[in-house]
Amino acid sequence: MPPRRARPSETKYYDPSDSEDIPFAPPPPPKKPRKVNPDGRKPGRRPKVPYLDAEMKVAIKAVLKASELCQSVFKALVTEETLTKKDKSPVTVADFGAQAIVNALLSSSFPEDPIVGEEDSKDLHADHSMRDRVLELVNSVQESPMTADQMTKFIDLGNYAGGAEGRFWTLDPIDGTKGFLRGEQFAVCLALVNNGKVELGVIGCPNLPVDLSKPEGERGCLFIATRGYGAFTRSFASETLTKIKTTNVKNANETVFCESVEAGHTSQSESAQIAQMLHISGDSVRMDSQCKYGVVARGDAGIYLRLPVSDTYEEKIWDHAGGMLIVQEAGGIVTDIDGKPLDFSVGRTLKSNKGVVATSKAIHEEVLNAVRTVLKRPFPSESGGSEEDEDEAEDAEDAEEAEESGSQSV
Ligand SMILES: Nc1ncnc2c1ncn2[C@@H]1O[C@H](COP(=O)(O)O)[C@@H](OP(=O)(O)O)[C@H]1O
Ligand SMILES: [Mg+2]
Repeated sequence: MPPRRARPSETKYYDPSDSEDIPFAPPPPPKKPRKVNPDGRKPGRRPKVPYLDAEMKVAIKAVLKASELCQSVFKALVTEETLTKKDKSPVTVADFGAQAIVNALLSSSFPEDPIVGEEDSKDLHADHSMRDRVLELVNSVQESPMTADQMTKFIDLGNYAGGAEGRFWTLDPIDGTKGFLRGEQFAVCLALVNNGKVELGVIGCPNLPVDLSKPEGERGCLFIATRGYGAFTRSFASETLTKIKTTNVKNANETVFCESVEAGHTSQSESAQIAQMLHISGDSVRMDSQCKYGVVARGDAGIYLRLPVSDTYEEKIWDHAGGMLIVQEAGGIVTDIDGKPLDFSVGRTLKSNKGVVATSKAIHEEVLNAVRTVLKRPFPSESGGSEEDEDEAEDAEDAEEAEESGSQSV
């Protein structure tokens, strides 16, 4: 039946002064006009258009090509014999080859950009047979072959000193050389730094399972992040990007921590004490290379600790730039063991920092306090400094923006 229409005598005409029974809602105050930029975004926000899109595409191509080269070196050159003799030549060949490939691609697309790379060609000038092996390999994956002279010049483009001004790339052609030789984890790591801030990070992990709970399943993962736009992963085989997030646990003992396989790169005895203090019962996940940042970013582990074993060692920027950004953009926090942000503006090393504490957001303070206690580092009130400096606040804002922004296609 259709609803009964009110007869004219039943219709109420509202006069606010004549009855208290009739609910009266004052009209809402006029809305303040929202400040927006001409393209609709809030002031200070980055445009929701692909940011550093061209750079990202070239970085992905370079990392995939270099990864391919490393995998073919492994298949051809890493044998029982090289392993028992502790012969490092396969990693040397792959290191130089991967740096030549990546630098050649970067310099053809962004000829103005300097590069901070791990390798230089000095050793190749002294060993021509090694140089020729590297050249053969490089040309097997290059579209247009290069000469030995061109190849050494490409390798040496990586000699830039870094610093606070302008933009530059930083490259670790094989991070986790020891893992590479063992047939375990290693990574090709590339990042773009602008005015001391990491803006883009791409890490290729050829041996990392796409799903860590299926170690025998598909391997080969890329991790990709641009500052302010979130972190993504994809497999080597597929171009589909998946947004990644760090774990959302509230307490450190609900997650696992990862660290280097090499006791010479991190203090494993102190990390065990920290784990005990945090009531983390499981064993640590030991893994070589920046793959550790990747597993924290996608929530497989909640914590990555790198605890100094020497007073004089300075961490290298190429060992952390991409990984740090990927974890931050996935919602995590990355500091050194004193809670300071990693400073990429001071040259080829992180000389203003000591160690690394990378975790999901909610547990960072808890983990950092345990690190400070075990390593006997000063707490902020003792040192007089504030943990949250301007940079950290800015990074947090960028991560928030990433949260709001949607997915990005490559
Ligand atoms: N004493 C030390 N403390 C910390 N890191 C060190 C170190 N000596 C070497 N490294 C770095 O540790 C990196 C490997 O990291 P991880 O142990 O996490 O796999 C090495 O990168 P390469 O393998 O590219 O040389 C190297 O730069
Ligand atoms: Mg390295």
